[in-house]
Amino acid sequence: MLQTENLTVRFGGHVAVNAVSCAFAPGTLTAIVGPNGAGKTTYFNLISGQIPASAGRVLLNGQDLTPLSAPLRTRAGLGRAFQLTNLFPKLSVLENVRLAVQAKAGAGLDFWRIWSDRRDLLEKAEQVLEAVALTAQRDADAASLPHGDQRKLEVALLMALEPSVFMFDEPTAGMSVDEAPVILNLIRKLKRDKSKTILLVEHKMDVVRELADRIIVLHNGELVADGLPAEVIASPVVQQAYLGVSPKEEAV
Ligand SMILES: Nc1ncnc2c1ncn2[C@@H]1O[C@H](COP(=O)(O)OP(=O)(O)OP(=O)(O)O)[C@@H](O)[C@H]1O
Repeated sequence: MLQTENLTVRFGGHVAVNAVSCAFAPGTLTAIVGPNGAGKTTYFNLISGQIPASAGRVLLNGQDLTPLSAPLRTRAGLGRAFQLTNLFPKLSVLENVRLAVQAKAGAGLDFWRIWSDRRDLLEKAEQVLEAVALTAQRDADAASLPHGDQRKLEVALLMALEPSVFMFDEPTAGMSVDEAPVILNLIRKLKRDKSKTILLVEHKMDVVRELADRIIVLHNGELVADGLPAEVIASPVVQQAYLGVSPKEEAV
């Protein structure tokens, strides 16, 4: 169980996330929605440790992660897909995944020595590549991939780390209509694993409606709605004030 308790951050006089208390159970996918500037990404940054909280706590299975750095939170089981910042651009697609698999296996980053006698790690890396449909690109440099494939690789790195919590911030942003389904299928597959907790920041309401078990709405840094997707989406207040669409548009 992932929990935030009164999680708050202030930037100067601006409270970007304001006393957000919420619990996320394994086996559930929670979509976090709200208008631009509502605090969704900042909430993610506070959970994953990219920025320190001004107040409040982040707990994972009862362990207080608040004092921990982002890498230590990753080690504790919080996995976040970063928009391309985790890739090694000059290494091949396979090598990128190999390093993540190796890090997870506790084999460190001693690339050549460990790898040569760990067939199991190579097989794991190949499985992950297959899952994200990047097997054909395995020998290409990460930097040479089209944007959509780089985003898939980013998800592959996250999968290789086998976190208990998966955090996706607009995972299909910038992807073509052909590419987005691969990522959405992966998230669907992750959902079937009832031990995983999934958080998804997503603007596309069709994606949210299909994938989410629950929706929370942030507005001006505050948690203003929390419930089943049908309830939250149907709420006229949320539609008009927080999602910026009229009920009529949304019904199409
Ligand atoms: N490092 C920072 N310093 C100052 N203000 C910040 C910082 N990070 C975020 N903010 C402010 O906090 C508020 C919330 O931003 P955030 O990016 O979390 O919103 P969001 O809901 O993710 O928006 P979007 O949907 O546009 O990505 C915004 O007003 C933003 O300008």
